[in-house]
Amino acid sequence: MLIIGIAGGTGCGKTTVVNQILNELPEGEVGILSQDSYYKDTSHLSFAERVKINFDHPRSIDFELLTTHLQELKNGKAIHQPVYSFVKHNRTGDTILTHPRKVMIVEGILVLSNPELRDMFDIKVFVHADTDERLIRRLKRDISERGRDLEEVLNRYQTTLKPMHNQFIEPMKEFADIIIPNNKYNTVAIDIVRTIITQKL
Ligand SMILES: Nc1ncnc2c1ncn2[C@@H]1O[C@H](COP(=O)(O)OP(=O)(O)O)[C@@H](O)[C@H]1O
Ligand SMILES: Nc1ccn([C@@H]2O[C@H](COP(=O)(O)O)[C@@H](O)[C@H]2O)c(=O)n1
Repeated sequence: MLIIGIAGGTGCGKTTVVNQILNELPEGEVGILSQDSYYKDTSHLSFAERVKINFDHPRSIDFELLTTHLQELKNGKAIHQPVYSFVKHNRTGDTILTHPRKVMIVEGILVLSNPELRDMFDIKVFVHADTDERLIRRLKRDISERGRDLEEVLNRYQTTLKPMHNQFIEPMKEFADIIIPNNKYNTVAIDIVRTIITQKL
């Protein structure tokens, strides 16, 4: 199994890059684990308490479950990937049955920040987009898709997202094998990653 880790700040385009990589590849050959699925279960908290969580700090992620799941996939076993709701700030209780594939992609803002997880990656990718570009994308996406308003996004950006990005995400570029510049759609970089994957299939 070839395991590719794809990191980068919120709004840099990780999900978009993954979807572009998957386009034109045979269906069912590449599996995805999303770090967002592994936000810790917060069922014991009220909604008002959940809103206050720092979702950009590594402690908000259940890395133990994520690495266990990746190891199980490596061992040829299927796993039940949790489904996360950005509207409820919690897992939904549903899971997606995820089968082991020849190539597994693990994507998320902090996937290069956890040493155990990082060591499992054969190829480490960092997607870069400028800070202002990411904030604009995040604003548009969170308002249209994640049930947020301008005030919520900007407040979270100033209080937690920006400092956590500088502390835990940006320095992870150091570990990357490939850095994809993604201020604009980057078809050349996507083709390169797709070629690496195709060689493995
Ligand atoms: N290269 C790009 N140029 C313009 N918009 C982009 C680009 N890549 C992604 N987007 C848009 O930015 C938003 C955030 O992208 P997404 O892939 O969800 O980022 P991430 O998964 O890194 O948070 C989405 O609305 C997406 O359509
Ligand atoms: N309940 C939550 C959980 C996470 N976030 C934000 O999501 C960002 C990571 O997801 P991307 O798809 O943008 O990579 C992260 O910056 C968290 O702030 C949230 O807003 N609410």
